[in-house]
Amino acid sequence: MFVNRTLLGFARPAWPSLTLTVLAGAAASGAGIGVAFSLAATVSTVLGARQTTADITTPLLLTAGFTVARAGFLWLRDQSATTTAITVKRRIRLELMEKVFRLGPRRPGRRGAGEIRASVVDGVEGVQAYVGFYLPHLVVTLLVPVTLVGIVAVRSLPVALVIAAGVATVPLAQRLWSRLLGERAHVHWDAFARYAAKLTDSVRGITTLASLGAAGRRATALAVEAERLREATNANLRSSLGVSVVTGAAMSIGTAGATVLAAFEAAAGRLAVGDVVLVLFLAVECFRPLQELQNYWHEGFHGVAAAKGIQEIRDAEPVVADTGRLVPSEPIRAPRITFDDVTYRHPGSDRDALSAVSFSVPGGATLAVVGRSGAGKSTLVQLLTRDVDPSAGRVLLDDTDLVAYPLAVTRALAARVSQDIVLLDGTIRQNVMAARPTATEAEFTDAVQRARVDEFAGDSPDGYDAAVGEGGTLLSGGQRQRVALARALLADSPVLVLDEATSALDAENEAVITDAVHDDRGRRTTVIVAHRLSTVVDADYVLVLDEGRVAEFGPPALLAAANGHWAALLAAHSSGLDEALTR
Ligand SMILES: Nc1ncnc2c1ncn2[C@@H]1O[C@H](COP(=O)(O)OP(=O)(O)OP(=O)(O)O)[C@@H](O)[C@H]1O
Repeated sequence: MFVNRTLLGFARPAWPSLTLTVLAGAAASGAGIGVAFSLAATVSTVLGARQTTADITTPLLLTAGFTVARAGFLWLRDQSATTTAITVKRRIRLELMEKVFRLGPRRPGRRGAGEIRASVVDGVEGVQAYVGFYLPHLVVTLLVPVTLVGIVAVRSLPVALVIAAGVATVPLAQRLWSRLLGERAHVHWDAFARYAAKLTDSVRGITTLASLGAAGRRATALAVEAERLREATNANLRSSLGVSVVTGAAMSIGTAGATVLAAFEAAAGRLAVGDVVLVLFLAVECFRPLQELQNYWHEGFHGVAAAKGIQEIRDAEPVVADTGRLVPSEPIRAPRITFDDVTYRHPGSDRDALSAVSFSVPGGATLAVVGRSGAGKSTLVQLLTRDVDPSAGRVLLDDTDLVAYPLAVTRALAARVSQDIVLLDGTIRQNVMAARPTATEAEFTDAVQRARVDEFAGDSPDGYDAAVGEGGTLLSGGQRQRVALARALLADSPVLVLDEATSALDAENEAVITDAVHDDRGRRTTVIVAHRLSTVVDADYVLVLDEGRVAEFGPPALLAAANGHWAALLAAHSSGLDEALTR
């Protein structure tokens, strides 16, 4: 490695604590040198011809003082390293989560939720070891051994050369191994991220897997990934051990060789006896930072491997460019929705999902969008909520092109109850209030009553504080949909989008939605992607899509008389094909 630029960038905001770590580490080494000198003085005094208690007391007290100071500096060093690690970890996680949310539901690239989780949770742990511990220690290690070899060289050049040889072997071995270790760390990280992603996916889809009788097959597939991860971990460990053996040997041989040589030098009268002790302690102090750096170096490799995935998230550009700067001077109320010659093609697709779609519905009206599967209904909703922007044409609220607004504004303009409702682990109240945390109790009560959440929440002793479970699994499909509707109503946004919202509902729940929409008529503009005819007969306008084109548009009564697509759907409905709308 030695210095990875991406990770160095992560370290920048934590420079105060990083500097403190370096200073405390250097001071600990300084105190270590003090211990060596005072101990050498103690030994010299004890072995000297005439000594008094007072002669020994001073170096002994100094030794004790330096030892305590050294322990204190090491504590300070580890404290500030931990502070750096926590600061960096928190900052990267916040930055990544902010980015993931900004990228929105249509993320570029093929990174799934499991891989993102692995980068944000486990990857960042590896980065903290690199930035908090490895980096500052690298600086200390560049300073201390050179200084100590210099001090020893003043007393004995041959001894200094032996220590220098041992010291030089360590970075040399690390350099030689770093390529192999780097490759293996990347293989290990990839295996880990893949396993984590598959596991997350499997846990999330456990109901489906069980109902398909596929849980056993999935477990086998997971076992294969686990085996890959084990092999990658072993290979990684083997190469780590290889370099550890070489550098460990260099450090032991360096210390022992220097001490033995110092003893010979003393015997030959070229070195004082006390200096043998000095050399022994200085050699230990010289290799200690190298030994510690070695440990941080191995841990830091996980950070280097994870850095690629983290950087990919940081570099990803949203599918929708957030370039609009227009902030509405007053709140937008029930706007007219206009699609002006809108064409959209999904990335990677060879045909337009919507082609030259034009229509306009007045503010406060209800628009029902119908059409066969694949006709482009969801794409139309994605354009309206700005999950994507048109390839050509414009989507306008009143007279303003949606792209003129910042993304945060446009996303707040439309509340959506989508076909795959996601409730977050927490209570009913928390899920509803997530739409508008500043809402009053009266507004909350109004929303839950209109969505008839009160009917089932009242049965639970915890009421609205009852837990919904992860993903809302403690509620029925219809109950989940009512909570999602209450959430959308509380958002009180000028546009309400119900994307096949009635698919999981029985007739009673369906009536809840229809009533709520009916009550809101005029208060907001509503777009319903219709699943059942009964939900939309009440709509002010109907848009029939066919293979991405507008087949028919207008008030339902007019269309019914026109003998076209809508009239045919009505005829099918009257013959009992209630589910025929989107098929
Ligand atoms: N993310 C995507 N990438 C590529 N093509 C897509 C993507 N999403 C939709 N499509 C394609 O765009 C076309 C319109 O799809 P869309 O989901 O808008 O239809 P829909 O009317 O909502 O269908 P359904 O009723 O089945 O939900 C289809 O041909 C579909 O295959």
